[in-house]
Amino acid sequence: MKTLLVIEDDIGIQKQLKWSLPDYELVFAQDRSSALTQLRRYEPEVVTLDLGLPPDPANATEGLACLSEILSLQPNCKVIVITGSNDNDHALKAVALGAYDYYQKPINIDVLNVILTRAFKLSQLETENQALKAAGGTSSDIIGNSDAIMRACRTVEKIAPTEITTLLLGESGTGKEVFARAIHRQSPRVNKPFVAINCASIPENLLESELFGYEKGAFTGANKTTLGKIECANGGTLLLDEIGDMPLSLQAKMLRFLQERVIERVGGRQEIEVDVRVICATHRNLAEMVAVQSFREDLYYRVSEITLAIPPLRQRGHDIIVIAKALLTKFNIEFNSHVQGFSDCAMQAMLQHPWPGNIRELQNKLKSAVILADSKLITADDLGLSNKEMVKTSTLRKVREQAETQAIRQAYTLANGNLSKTSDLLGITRPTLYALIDKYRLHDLRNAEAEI
Ligand SMILES: Nc1ncnc2c1ncn2[C@@H]1O[C@H](COP(=O)(O)OP(=O)(O)OP(=O)(O)O)[C@@H](O)[C@H]1O
Repeated sequence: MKTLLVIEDDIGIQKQLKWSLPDYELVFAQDRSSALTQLRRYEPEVVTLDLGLPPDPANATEGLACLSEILSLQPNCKVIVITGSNDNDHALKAVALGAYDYYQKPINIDVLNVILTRAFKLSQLETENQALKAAGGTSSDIIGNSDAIMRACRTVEKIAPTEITTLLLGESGTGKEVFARAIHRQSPRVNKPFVAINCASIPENLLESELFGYEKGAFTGANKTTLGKIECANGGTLLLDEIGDMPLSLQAKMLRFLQERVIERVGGRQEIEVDVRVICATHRNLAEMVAVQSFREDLYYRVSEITLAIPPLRQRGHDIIVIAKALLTKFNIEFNSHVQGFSDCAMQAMLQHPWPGNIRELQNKLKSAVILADSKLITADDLGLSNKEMVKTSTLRKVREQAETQAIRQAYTLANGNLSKTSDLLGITRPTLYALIDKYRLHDLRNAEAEI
């Protein structure tokens, strides 16, 4: 349900609005300071503001000051000012200051409803437009406009023109390859090849020849000289995906290539110069691997000249919805379906789900939902995110744990990763929130805050 902030000191009008606008979640404020508190707390897209606020309700000064502060805190907020019956001057002044629209008392609910619907619609369009622009600002494949993803995109813009070896860290399915391609696309090497190799998916004995190539006769079956991925990427960019899975035996050869930019094919004696920009990616903790000597320290420092952490989907707030909508459009075209959107429950379920498989998991769930959906809107059931099944088989303790975990994650998302706001939203103190985070092992929430 959409939140509407009503700034109004007349309790009678507050009540009237409460009963006559059942489609919105109404939150109230009666003066400038409580209005700003509510604004920070709920971040409403639309606000109605009575210009005659205390301490000077007969005058519009306080209301206009409140309007300016709202817009400086939340410039995209749609503020509908409400004035006395003949107060055109102040209404126009408010619009000049940035109010979205004005409305003169007495209140006619039908008219107000039309204004509100248009304001929410415009706000939604602006948000979607912003998301598209954000995606287009770097690479059309990186969808999302959360702070975390915008920071990562800015880093991509800075490192793309350089030759620095970048290490992309992130859980499986977070988009490491998408980011690697974005770096390549924004680099001077854009018109040369982008070659990716997944070190985890190729058997150890084949990985060397896949990477470095081989000479004819190097081993049984080597009927002709074959270029490896490194040579194929000459002039362009090579992504070494899952570098943490590269066998120790190959790491020394890789280090030499990275330091000297020369390779020798398997079975060859000739040194071949290559001009390749290298990007590495892994979901593993390479520093820990170095500590237990399963990854060479010198190679670690070589590949991590700069490190870019791609946040997991659960830490990307409303990006979940933005990405889901973009994927829905894509799958509608692919499967010639006409699903229009998501039910409220489906949106809640998506915001609450921890997405261990990240965007790949979201893609899979959406693909089957688009195929399975019986109605115009995708439901939580279509996404396989309904918890009915769990309730049937769970103990009460488990259900409570599940509900508390979901509520914490949801509030955390709504609070954009701010733990103070999260505890406010949940109506608990910050120490209680910390205790629950520890109890349910939601450590990513605390780690994320530490990074902010
Ligand atoms: N921001 C994004 N918006 C939309 N789709 C995305 C985004 N990031 C990634 N994807 C899609 O999610 C899927 C997984 O992305 P990708 O393969 O880059 O992840 P990864 O981190 O490299 O995963 P793995 O470690 O398992 O190889 C891909 O299909 C990709 O197109």
